[in-house]
Amino acid sequence: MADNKDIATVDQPVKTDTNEVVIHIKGLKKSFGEKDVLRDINLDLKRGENVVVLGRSGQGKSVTIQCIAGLLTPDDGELTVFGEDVTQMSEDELKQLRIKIGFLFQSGALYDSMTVRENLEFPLTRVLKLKDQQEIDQRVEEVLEGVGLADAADKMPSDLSGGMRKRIGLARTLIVKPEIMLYDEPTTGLDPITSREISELILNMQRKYKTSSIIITHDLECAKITADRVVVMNDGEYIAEGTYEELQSSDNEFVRSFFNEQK
Ligand SMILES: Nc1ncnc2c1ncn2[C@@H]1O[C@H](COP(=O)(O)OP(=O)(O)OP(=O)(O)O)[C@@H](O)[C@H]1O
Repeated sequence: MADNKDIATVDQPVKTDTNEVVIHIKGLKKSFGEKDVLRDINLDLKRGENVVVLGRSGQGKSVTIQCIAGLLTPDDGELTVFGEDVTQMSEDELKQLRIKIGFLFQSGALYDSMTVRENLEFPLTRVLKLKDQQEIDQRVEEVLEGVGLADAADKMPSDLSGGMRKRIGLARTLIVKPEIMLYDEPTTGLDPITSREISELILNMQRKYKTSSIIITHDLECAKITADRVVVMNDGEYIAEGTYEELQSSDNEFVRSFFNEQK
């Protein structure tokens, strides 16, 4: 494929000698009407860690990350990001927080009428309010190199394959250097080879930018590649946690069947 030749090989892991918790969730609950979507979510995300959340459709995985970003308000429970209670933040405080949190949603759309460079400059000038063109150019170049698309700056999104657009979407999120990344099904809709490329890129970006990430996915290969730790969500709770290999051979039949079923 034309767009995979520049993918960097996986770097050596970043040594994080801190156990700093960047996201703390305890007893989180969220209902919509009669429907208890989050019943009791507990999770501590450490700095530099990739946690993958696996679960079937409609389990509340997206609702969890929307709560983290303050886009939804939980009904009960503790939720702190960088030690600050998200549920008590004003709109201004949430805005500041969201600068430190990058999202890659399933649809991660680019602006079709802008070149790749303009798409990448947008968060720098609009969100970070950068004015120094040299710094802007440097950041654009660096992030494009990071996602293996150094030659794509002057292309239009319509000239790119689905996998390339996904990578530019990721570049646009990473260009503001978020400390936390929230990925909502980053490989959905991509073919297996492109999915693998994106998963490897997520891992590389974690190592390069030292971000802490929550990655929601149905894609077991994505989980295997990116996860330091996996949690399995069912019926509004995280029912198991461990490394990919630990969960694959879990004593809990449901957890094991989850892995086996989706092979
Ligand atoms: N704003 C909302 N208002 C009402 N119901 C909602 C809202 N957001 C989510 N839900 C409901 O909460 C449930 C969980 O949704 P969520 O999108 O978190 O699932 P998910 O685990 O991410 O699944 P999928 O993999 O299909 O995206 C669904 O039944 C959904 O309809």
